[in-house]
Amino acid sequence: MTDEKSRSTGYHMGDVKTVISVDDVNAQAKQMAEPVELSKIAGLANNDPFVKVEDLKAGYGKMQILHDVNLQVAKGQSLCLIGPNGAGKSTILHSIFGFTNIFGGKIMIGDGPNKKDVTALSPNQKLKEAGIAYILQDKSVFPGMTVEENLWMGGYLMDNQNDAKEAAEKVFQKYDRLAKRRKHQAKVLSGGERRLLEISRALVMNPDVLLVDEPSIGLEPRFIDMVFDILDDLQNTEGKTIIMVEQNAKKGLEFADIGYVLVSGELAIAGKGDDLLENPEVGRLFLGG
Ligand SMILES: Nc1ncnc2c1ncn2[C@@H]1O[C@H](COP(=O)(O)OP(=O)(O)OP(=O)(O)O)[C@@H](O)[C@H]1O
Repeated sequence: MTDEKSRSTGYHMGDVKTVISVDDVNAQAKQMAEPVELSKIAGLANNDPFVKVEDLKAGYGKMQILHDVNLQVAKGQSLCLIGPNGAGKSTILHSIFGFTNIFGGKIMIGDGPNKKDVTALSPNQKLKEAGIAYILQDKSVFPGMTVEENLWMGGYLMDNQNDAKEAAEKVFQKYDRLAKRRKHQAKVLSGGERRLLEISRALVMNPDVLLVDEPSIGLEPRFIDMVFDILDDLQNTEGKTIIMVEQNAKKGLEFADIGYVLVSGELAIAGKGDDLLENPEVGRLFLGG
């Protein structure tokens, strides 16, 4: 068996690592391909896509990673992308935010018939004009700056920096835990507090859509639940729409209304998060069981 073929998918449930090969996952998940429109996912309360990605072809430089990706999520819903390492999950978030080269397809955002085509907007425009925020994987805080200064950075696109400070105060009012540490340098925060700061910084611009890349990565188990509780509150109390990539597939699918499985840059399976958790093939391939 070659090194490539013997690579595990990296998916885990607790401490149980899968030992299934990437090739096996790719071949089997592709056979399970299903339609991915929201209206075809039974049991969702809202079928009007607020974020709609149509036939997206995108990549880095000249290299195409995503092949005709379609995904949809309604306002106030959450969507979790799972799939093997290198499948292109983060590349979907990068593309929605404007970090990739788009070779074809469209990214639309908005309610009902008022959807706008935001495909060509820059990341700054995505944040300022389209209300989309990207929460980076681990280690994106500025360690030598205080918590407060980090939060103000979240409003760097605002025309008036006093507005950024005012918006940061609102975020402090929501997260007392962060407010208590506002004068501390970010480098002294715990892992969980740092993740809270990363999420909070994205909230300063009051976005409608949160793109969340690996919220549990690098966190001790006791902080993982805290971070998912924060995201749950943002979705269910504040109506944020969440599109997430999560390596811990079980946690991600338990959290999300909708789950998508991405394989080799193509969407292979879509369904309610709960249904994917119950799906024996998804369980075997991605949940270690
Ligand atoms: N900035 C970049 N420039 C060039 N290639 C990239 C870049 N980022 C990712 N890639 C490549 O794109 C492919 C998909 O990567 P991506 O990070 O989207 O996968 P993923 O499904 O999120 O994987 P993982 O679970 O390992 O994070 C990989 O082959 C990766 O090497």
